Amino acid sequence: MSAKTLRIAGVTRTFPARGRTPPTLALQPTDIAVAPGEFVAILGPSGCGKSTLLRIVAGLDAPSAGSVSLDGRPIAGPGPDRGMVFQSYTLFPWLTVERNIRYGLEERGLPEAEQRAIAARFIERVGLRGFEQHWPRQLSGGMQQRCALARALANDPEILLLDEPFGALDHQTRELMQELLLEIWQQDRKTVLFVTHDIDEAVFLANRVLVMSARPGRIKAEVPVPLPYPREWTVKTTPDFAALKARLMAEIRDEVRRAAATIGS
Ligand SMILES: Nc1ncnc2c1ncn2[C@@H]1O[C@H](COP(=O)(O)OP(=O)(O)OP(=O)(O)O)[C@@H](O)[C@H]1O
Repeated sequence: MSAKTLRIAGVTRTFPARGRTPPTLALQPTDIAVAPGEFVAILGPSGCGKSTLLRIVAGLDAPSAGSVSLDGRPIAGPGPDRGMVFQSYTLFPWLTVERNIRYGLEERGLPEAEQRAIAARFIERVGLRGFEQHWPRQLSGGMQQRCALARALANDPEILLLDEPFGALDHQTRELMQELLLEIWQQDRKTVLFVTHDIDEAVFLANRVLVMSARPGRIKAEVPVPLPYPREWTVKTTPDFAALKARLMAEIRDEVRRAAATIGS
């Protein structure tokens, strides 16, 4: 069997009771293996445990049971081998675009000239040339996420962990950002784990979509996306795209209803 980059084995997460709040079982035993260079999307209704799972892989949270390993090494905390982009804007407000992108490189003690060269390359790739010395507050939401993506990529991580990175953007900006990410992935073929609740986004980007059940989450279906790369936005108008979308909609409809019923009860 080929080497797997990421292995999630029997991972569960229960958040303990707090005061009058009972314990929350967020994740049922979950097994996922992601091969090097794969782009895997995790699709699920609100509250099903998608972010919890990604935070565990990022090392920002620990599983209640089970294990996660990257290239055979157990994950025990955050590390530069994982690049993360969140939905909320997480740039350091006291650093310029260029310094935000250099942040991880500086932490690792790279010579300044090398830091600058790497930052310049990623600024160019995400289309932020001319904004190097801007502060995050001077950027639109889309530009902030371009910068966050460049910051994650600049560290040359083994895997990119993306938690609804375009979820706060307007529809047009979101589509542009999907195309930018796809273009970068098609060139670099980095391993990606991408959390979303947007079916179009999952089908457009991923090799494989894992559908999660309503809370407590588990992987209820795995849908390969055999649309050839390089993909252009026009693929969204094809019958194959529509068929995959219909299949995923059928998978997720019941879960969204169940999630809504749980919240309402
Ligand atoms: N720190 C925490 N303490 C207690 N419960 C938590 C904590 N974090 C998450 N939960 C609960 O775990 C469940 C899963 O949450 P999670 O944020 O992983 O869902 P999600 O699928 O990412 O949702 P969304 O799509 O709305 O962001 C929810 O019921 C949530 O209330």
